[in-house]
Amino acid sequence: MELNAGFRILLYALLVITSTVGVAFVVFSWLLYRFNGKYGHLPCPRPTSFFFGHLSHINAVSKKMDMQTLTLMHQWMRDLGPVYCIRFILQPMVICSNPPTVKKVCLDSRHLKPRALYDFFYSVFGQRFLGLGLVSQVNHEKWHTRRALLNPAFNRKYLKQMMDLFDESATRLRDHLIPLADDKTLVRMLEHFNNVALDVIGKVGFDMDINAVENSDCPFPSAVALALQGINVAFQNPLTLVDPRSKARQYRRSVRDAVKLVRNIGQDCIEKRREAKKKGEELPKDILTCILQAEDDVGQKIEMAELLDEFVTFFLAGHETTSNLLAFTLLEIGRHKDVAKRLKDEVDEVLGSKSIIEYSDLSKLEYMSRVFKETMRLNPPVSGLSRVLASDVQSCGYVIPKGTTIMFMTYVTSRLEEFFDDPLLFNPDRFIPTDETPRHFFAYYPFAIGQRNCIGQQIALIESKVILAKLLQSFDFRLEQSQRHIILREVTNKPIDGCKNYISLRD
Ligand code: HEM
Repeated sequence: MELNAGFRILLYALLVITSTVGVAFVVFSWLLYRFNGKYGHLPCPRPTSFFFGHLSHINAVSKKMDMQTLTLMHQWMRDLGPVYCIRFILQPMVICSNPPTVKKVCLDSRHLKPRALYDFFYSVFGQRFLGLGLVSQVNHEKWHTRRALLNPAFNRKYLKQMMDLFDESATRLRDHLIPLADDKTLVRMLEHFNNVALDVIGKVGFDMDINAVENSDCPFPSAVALALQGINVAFQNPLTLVDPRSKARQYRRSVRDAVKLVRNIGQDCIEKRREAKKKGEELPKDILTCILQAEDDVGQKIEMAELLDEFVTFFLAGHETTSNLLAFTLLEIGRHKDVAKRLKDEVDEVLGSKSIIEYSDLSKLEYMSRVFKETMRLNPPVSGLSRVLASDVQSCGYVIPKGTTIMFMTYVTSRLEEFFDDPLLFNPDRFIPTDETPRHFFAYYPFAIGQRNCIGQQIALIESKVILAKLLQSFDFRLEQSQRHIILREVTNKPIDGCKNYISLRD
């Protein structure tokens, strides 16, 4: 009798589980059917997993270093054409490489940044991080008001007055590298570029002497590095957010502490400056002073929490992107001896042995400008842009439905023959200006496009020129043989292996 009762319970349990799974399967299949009805007209790459869509394939590929996600996107584009759709479980994403569509969508402020993606930056492991700073604010009106207030601090004319600060940081890096310039010591240049970029943002933005170049282990640079790593980890493996194991909990705590430290240092800096301003003291010429001045001009105070969001945003958006650009450039110079020679000749001609680089020197480094452009064409520090469509959009004969997340990838379009002759060839001279509108208009956008373009691009370009010119005045670089030319895709794109070089002093 008892056996029968137990057997019956087991049978019921089995029945409940089977029917739950069955119902879930039917619901999922129905949702997938609706999904296919909405997106079935768009080309879609194979293979897909019934449940995960393209997610499992992308994950598998991203683990293989010789076939990364970016390469896969490029290959799909070649196989399927300029518009195709991929699926993450039931979340569609349309990838588009059609310049008129890039123009139509990115210049229309109704199409917003996707909230789900930028929530990753709002906080990390529960600790407010970039918050509602310029990068992660998706509300257009709020973003627009803030951007208008911050724009003057990033314009070329204002930055021009800070040339000595850019030059000082570059000089410190050069001096720091001199003892390593024995042609034998292996130097991971990406680390040094990360440090100098942090110093530049600290100084130009907030009159802070971080001095990461000489002291990268001190609390602030270490905390920024850990916080960034935390975002990468959360982004690439969202399960870390809920992993109950003690090691994972400990890691999350250490990232939260790092973020708190960065924000506390920011708060201290901002409070001191507000106090100094109140007392009528002379203020340093930096971005923070310009922001506080703009607050007065428009009669609108930014809350401390939001000012801190901008503080963190500038450090995060501004330092890795620029250091990756410098590292990729050094990698390309190492692979192309003719480019290295022309660059050095230009630096010698424009600067000679001049010890301080002036603003007026920068526009004369024309070939260097083209080298940076070409480097970002093949190795963009940020792979692309995404928007959620506020209305149906026509592209290449397809209707992309309202509500779809669409992604435009400068990495992919910059490698297409339609826009660049012999696209895989590193040829800075393709950017020599001509009277004609370039074919690559709206196909090449390393600093984004439209209103939400990069506010810091002038800083990045001034900084990169000053640093590279200063280093080429003093050093020869030789790439270490095992250094691979592979892009590591994290929140930003960086050269894998850290751009390993041997350095020697120039004759
Ligand atoms: C080579 C260096 C850089 C590259 C390639 C780059 C690229 C980009 C790109 C592609 C975006 C759009 C991101 C998106 O759609 O979410 C962006 C936005 C932004 N960047 Fe940069 N960036 C660089 C340097 C900098 C620097 C030095 C700063 C600041 C100090 C900075 C601050 C920002 C900010 C605040 C935004 C958000 C702008 C807005 O939405 O109003 N970036 N950048």
